[in-house]
Amino acid sequence: MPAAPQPRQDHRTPPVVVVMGVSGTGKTTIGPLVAQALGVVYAEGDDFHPAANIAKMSAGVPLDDADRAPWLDAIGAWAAGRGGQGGVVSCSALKRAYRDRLRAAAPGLVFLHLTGDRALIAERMAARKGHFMTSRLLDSQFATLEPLEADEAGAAVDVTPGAEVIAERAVTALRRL
Ligand SMILES: Nc1ncnc2c1ncn2[C@@H]1O[C@H](COP(=O)(O)OP(=O)(O)OP(=O)(O)O)[C@@H](O)[C@H]1O
Ligand SMILES: O=C(O)[C@H](O)[C@@H](O)[C@H](O)[C@H](O)CO
Repeated sequence: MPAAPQPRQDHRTPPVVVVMGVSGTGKTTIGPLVAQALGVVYAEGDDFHPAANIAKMSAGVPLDDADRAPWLDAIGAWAAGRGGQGGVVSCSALKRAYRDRLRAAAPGLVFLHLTGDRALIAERMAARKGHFMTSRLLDSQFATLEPLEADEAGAAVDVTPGAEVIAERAVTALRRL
């Protein structure tokens, strides 16, 4: 049986939250709402990518583990710096190994997995304007995705409803951790 997730050590301090999930699932939309509700700052995970990663994704080529390593380390460093103050950062964090890497940098991190049906997310991505990531990469995003395991502190919220409802459910779930 998998180990139970470690409870957050001190509920008097605000959490540091990684909003995870495949591209187009709503991390950039929901993350700031959750941060506002928790009274903490929000950081956009895409801003931590090296330029080469953005170029690769813009060309429709999926990132590999080596591409993601410096990006995860930059996000991990940001998260470590928020310890005690709290924060929310978006990061697809698709694989368990990526989340382990983030937790190694910032122990106590919690994850909010935004989950959704592939067809719904593809539709939203197709309607999104001016973003480097296209729905061409969605198959590889879903193929790479490893959902949260039982021993990982976090919660999953479905993204079918409107953003305000998702954020409210997310905050309720995070407060229970
Ligand atoms: N709950 C929602 N209802 C309707 N549309 C939504 C919802 N959440 C997000 N969207 C829309 O779906 C698109 C994708 O959302 P968003 O950019 O927040 O996803 P993301 O996970 O940050 O994507 P990426 O990882 O590619 O940056 C946007 O156009 C956004 O406005
Ligand atoms: O891990 C990855 O494949 C990528 O980093 C993407 O998920 C992007 O960061 C982002 O989600 C697109 O805007």
